[in-house]
Amino acid sequence: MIYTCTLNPAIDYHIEVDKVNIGKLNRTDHTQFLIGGKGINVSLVLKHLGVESIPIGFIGGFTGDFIKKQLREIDIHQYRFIEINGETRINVKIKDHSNETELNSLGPDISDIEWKAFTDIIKQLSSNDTLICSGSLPKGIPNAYQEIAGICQKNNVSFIMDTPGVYYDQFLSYQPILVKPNLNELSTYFNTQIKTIDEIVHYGKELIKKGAKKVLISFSAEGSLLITEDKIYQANPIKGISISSIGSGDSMVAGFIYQHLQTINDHKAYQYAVAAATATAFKKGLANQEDIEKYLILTTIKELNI
Ligand SMILES: Nc1ncnc2c1ncn2[C@@H]1O[C@H](COP(=O)(O)OP(=O)(O)O)[C@@H](O)[C@H]1O
Ligand SMILES: O=P(O)(O)OC[C@H]1O[C@](O)(COP(=O)(O)O)[C@@H](O)[C@@H]1O
Repeated sequence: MIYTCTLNPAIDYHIEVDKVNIGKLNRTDHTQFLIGGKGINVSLVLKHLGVESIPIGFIGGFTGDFIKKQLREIDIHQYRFIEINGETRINVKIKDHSNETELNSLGPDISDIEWKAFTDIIKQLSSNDTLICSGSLPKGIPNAYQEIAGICQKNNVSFIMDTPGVYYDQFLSYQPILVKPNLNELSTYFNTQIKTIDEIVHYGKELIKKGAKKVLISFSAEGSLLITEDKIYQANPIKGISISSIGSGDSMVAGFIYQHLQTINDHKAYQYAVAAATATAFKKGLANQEDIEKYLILTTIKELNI
């Protein structure tokens, strides 16, 4: 079974406005509440692809109730969230004519008892399971990813990490099967401004040396690279008009794992990942199978010899 772990889920409050006037009254054109948090988005895209997964993590308050209700409405009933005292956060996503601005909240405080209840779920996973851990950590559990990675390694659970760069040292040595940084996350981790393809390859290989089995590095409209222990692949960036890139990275992870579990083929999995990411960027909401198949035809992958 695939488990998606979102320790810090969110409701994304999307606001569309022609132009944001900072320090002034702004009236919004379009608003929408969408459930989010990176692992939950992965589960949603997998669901669109007909694959069941179990979302796990922490949930609380009226915001948490909204997330559970929405999941049930799209026929995801198997979630196993630990109910917390605090409230699941609301993140604000503002799109105006030229920018996408994100305000992501810190999230609630997790108590020791709540954390223990969560790790009991992780301890039940076995070598037949795959765990996808995504996103930031809420307060109170600063070393959560280290503990999760340790349990996974001990129990032979394959795990994937898509987290902010500040957490990488917690899990790399436990050998995640895939790490998915965007350029910012990679730059944060190595504390340097990474720009060129040569630099991206260099630092991607460093993550492999530190323990990651594969590294999928995305750089928005400019594309992405997949680095494995012996190969480097680059996808052509697909040109188009981005409607909302929120969730593109999560769709990339979902697309990759969807295809990789079926074919165990890096090239095919990467191609599917790019098509899924593109499909999400070019529409409102998350990619569905039809969109992905459309962009799959346009996605070409080449091998680099650097
Ligand atoms: N404006 C865009 N145009 C085309 N593709 C995009 C655009 N934004 C995102 N994508 C696709 O989504 C992938 C992930 O986007 P990115 O913003 O790098 O990830 P994250 O959401 O993790 O920050 C990119 O590599 C690309 O394939
Ligand atoms: O946990 P973080 O790092 O604050 O990120 C949470 C945000 O990431 C998202 O999952 C979107 O992620 P991506 O755009 O990277 O795919 C939003 O739904 C959510 O608000």
